[in-house]
Amino acid sequence: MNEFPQVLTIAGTDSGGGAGVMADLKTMQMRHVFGTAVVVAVTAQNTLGVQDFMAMPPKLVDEQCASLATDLKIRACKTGMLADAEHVHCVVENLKRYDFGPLTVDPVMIAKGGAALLAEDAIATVRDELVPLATVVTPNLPEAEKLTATTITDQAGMVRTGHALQRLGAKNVMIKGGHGDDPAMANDFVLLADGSAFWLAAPRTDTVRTHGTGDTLSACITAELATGHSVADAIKTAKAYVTGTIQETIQVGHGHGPLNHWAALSEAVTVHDA
Ligand SMILES: Nc1ncnc2c1ncn2[C@@H]1O[C@H](COP(=O)(O)OP(=O)(O)OP(=O)(O)O)[C@@H](O)[C@H]1O
Ligand SMILES: Cc1ncc(CO)c(N)n1
Repeated sequence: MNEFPQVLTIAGTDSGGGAGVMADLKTMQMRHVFGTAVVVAVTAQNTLGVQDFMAMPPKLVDEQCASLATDLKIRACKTGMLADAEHVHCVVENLKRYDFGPLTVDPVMIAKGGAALLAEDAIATVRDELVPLATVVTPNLPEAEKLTATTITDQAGMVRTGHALQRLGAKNVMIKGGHGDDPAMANDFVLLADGSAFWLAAPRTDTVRTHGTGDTLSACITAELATGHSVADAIKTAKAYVTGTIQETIQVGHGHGPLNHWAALSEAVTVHDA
């Protein structure tokens, strides 16, 4: 019998199928792991934006985690949209209660259209309670700035902020450069637990179809960690995966369209020493 590693996303749903739990499960399926989900919030969302959302009662988050812990063997886990401080704290308690394997924290704050997916006063809870549990933390540029109360204006700033995130307790850090101002390349900075660091660069695709890129990246890291890859290799594969899904566009919806999860791993990613 084939035993596929079981992995978990603790996040919000996207009715439009492009981001959140839906992006995570599609990524996990493509990376040959068995995806499971603890739903923290339900969003009414499409490619045009987030129309509404509601967080689950924390008790139901507890119960979903207990359901998994009493039956499945979760080998790696990620967090995404966590809504507010009460839910961040609830998820942290569950992560301490159960062994769900290496944890990738995607500190989701704002959706592409500008909707807040995390209450402003919950950022401190993410920083103080969740980030210290992270095997890998994967902020985009604005999220990295908020977590460290810094401003990033260049690559040196990304490096400094990476170290600041490690000082907050994350073992490994990937700062995503999707929101950066390099028109030609999407540059991400990676700082590993042993202090070594590298850049991942891919040609920037000129497209509005980038809904769910961060979720997809962190879900792929989670899948790769569950199949026994090193953190560095998991991150490199995730960059190749997400780059492929951006490059080979598909047409869905009228706004910030979703990614193409059927795309091949991109061969256009380059690794540079930091
Ligand atoms: N237009 C693009 N072309 C190529 N790569 C991109 C592009 N936009 C983002 N990326 C890459 O996608 C990954 C996700 O980065 P990004 O900074 O967009 O995350 P995010 O803001 O968390 O995404 P989202 O909020 O949509 O989930 C990174 O590896 C980034 O370099
Ligand atoms: C539910 C959800 N999680 C994360 C994001 C960020 O991509 C989103 N737009 N929606």
